[in-house]
Amino acid sequence: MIHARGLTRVFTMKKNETVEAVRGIDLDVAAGQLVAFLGPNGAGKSTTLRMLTTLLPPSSGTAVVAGHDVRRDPAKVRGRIGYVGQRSSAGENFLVRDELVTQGRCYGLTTPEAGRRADELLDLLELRPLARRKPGTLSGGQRRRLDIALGLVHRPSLLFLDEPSTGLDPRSRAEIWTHILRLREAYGTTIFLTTHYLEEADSMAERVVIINGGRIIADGTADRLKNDLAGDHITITTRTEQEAAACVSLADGDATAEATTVRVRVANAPAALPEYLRALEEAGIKVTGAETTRPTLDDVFLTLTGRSLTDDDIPA
Ligand SMILES: Nc1ncnc2c1ncn2[C@@H]1O[C@H](COP(=O)(O)OP(=O)(O)OP(=O)(O)O)[C@@H](O)[C@H]1O
Repeated sequence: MIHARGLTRVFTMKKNETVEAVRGIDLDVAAGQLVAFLGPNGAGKSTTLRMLTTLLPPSSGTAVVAGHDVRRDPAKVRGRIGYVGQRSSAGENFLVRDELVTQGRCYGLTTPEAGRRADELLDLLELRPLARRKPGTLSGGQRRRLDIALGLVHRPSLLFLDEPSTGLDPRSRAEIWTHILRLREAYGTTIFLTTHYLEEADSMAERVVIINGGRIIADGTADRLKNDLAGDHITITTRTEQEAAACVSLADGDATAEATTVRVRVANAPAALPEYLRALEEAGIKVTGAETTRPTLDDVFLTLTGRSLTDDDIPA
């Protein structure tokens, strides 16, 4: 569905200063996949999305999206994809249903066809009770559902969503995810979305692609990335810093101590903990606390870049 090779975008600013926003991305997304595209602010997510959706020409590289080349056949690409940007695309003058009908007419549907499609989408996105409201009167989550409906009018096989859940309250975020998952299940729609919410990407997406500084630095299932790149951790607390230092030397794995807290990276923490505790007891070390933790996607990012993805502010 998406085949990008060496996709690059350089912005030239005043005084010939350049910003290399995207630096040679290779990406293949198969039909039906749900991919979360993660990265800190300024990593190049939106620029990549804008190139893949033909809104921005690449400086170099190629991308075939939904069967067509983004440079040679942008109109054909646009006809087969849906794009829901960060800003709402709904106007303020029409009622919700009329917005959908108008969008359908823009895609060449007849008025009765556009009406039928609007009704299908009102049901799919559970917007039926809001059909006669103006978009400006909708809540954030309702409006986001309308945006998704607008992006689906022409039955795209591939849907791009830029930060679909950002700025919504937890309940509306969960609702948006329900709709995204339903869409995929019911129609096999390929979904490529950007998000700042690591837990959402972790639990919902079958594949996570992490971009940093314009380059893809990790790509795989959340579980595989966490196992391969971050690993489980055992955290031990001791009474003294000397004992913590001794814990580090007895650890079978990468270990660090901060004051009286010791963190050890292991492949399988629940299996490794009893043996480690036995070794500490034999060495006469009194352990005052012990726990195991599974890694998060943020741990993956930390391992890869030395910084936390959550250091960045989430845009409201
Ligand atoms: N039109 C532009 N002109 C100049 N620089 C730009 C332009 N658009 C983006 N950039 C720069 O390119 C880099 C990548 O920006 P991009 O918007 O793709 O990042 P992002 O990962 O989507 O960030 P965010 O999460 O904050 O939306 C940033 O350094 C940004 O300042």
